[in-house]
Amino acid sequence: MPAAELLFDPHFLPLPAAQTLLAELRGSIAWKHEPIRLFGREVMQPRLTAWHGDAGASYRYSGLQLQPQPWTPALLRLRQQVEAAAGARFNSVLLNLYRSGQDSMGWHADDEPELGPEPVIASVTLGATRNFRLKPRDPQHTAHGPVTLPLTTGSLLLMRGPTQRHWLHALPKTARPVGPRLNLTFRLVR
Ligand SMILES: O=C(O)CCC(=O)C(=O)O
Ligand SMILES: [Fe+2]
Repeated sequence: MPAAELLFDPHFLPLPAAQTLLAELRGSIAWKHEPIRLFGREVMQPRLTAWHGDAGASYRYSGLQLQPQPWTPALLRLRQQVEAAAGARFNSVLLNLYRSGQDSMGWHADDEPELGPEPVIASVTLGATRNFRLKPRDPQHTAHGPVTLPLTTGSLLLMRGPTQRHWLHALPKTARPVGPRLNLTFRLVR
């Protein structure tokens, strides 16, 4: 993948730890079902979300101004492990809960100005395996994509360097019967 920097550790968390953390976060996080503005219309996001982080790490996302909830002990513990693996600091985390194969995320880049020019995004997956897709932004480079990366439970995906500038990513729906999947993306908001 030209102009991308991706690192993938399928065994970042041992399976029992991933299972325990999934159950704990599903039950303890105050999940929200939020609208987004799409082409001037309000539509509900096809997933549940939560945003946790340092006070002051507020963030605009898909037309929403998100104020972070405080860190929970489980999220702080995970942040510490992710920071050690990534060799980077994070002050916030966006949580997405895909309840079934009908929940999804459309094509986008994590390129909000408050993330800076070359953000490090650390993505932890818990639960069902879903296909993460990446494609070049430049239509002239479509031969390089889309690339499909099945994100398995306990895995850690790092996106860094020029990735967000040159690539879009998405999590499409699937007709396969799949259980819930929880994804956490750790970010540094400036
Ligand atoms: O669920 C995923 O793997 C992707 C999440 C994502 O792209 C985001 O939160 O910006
Ligand atoms: Fe993203």
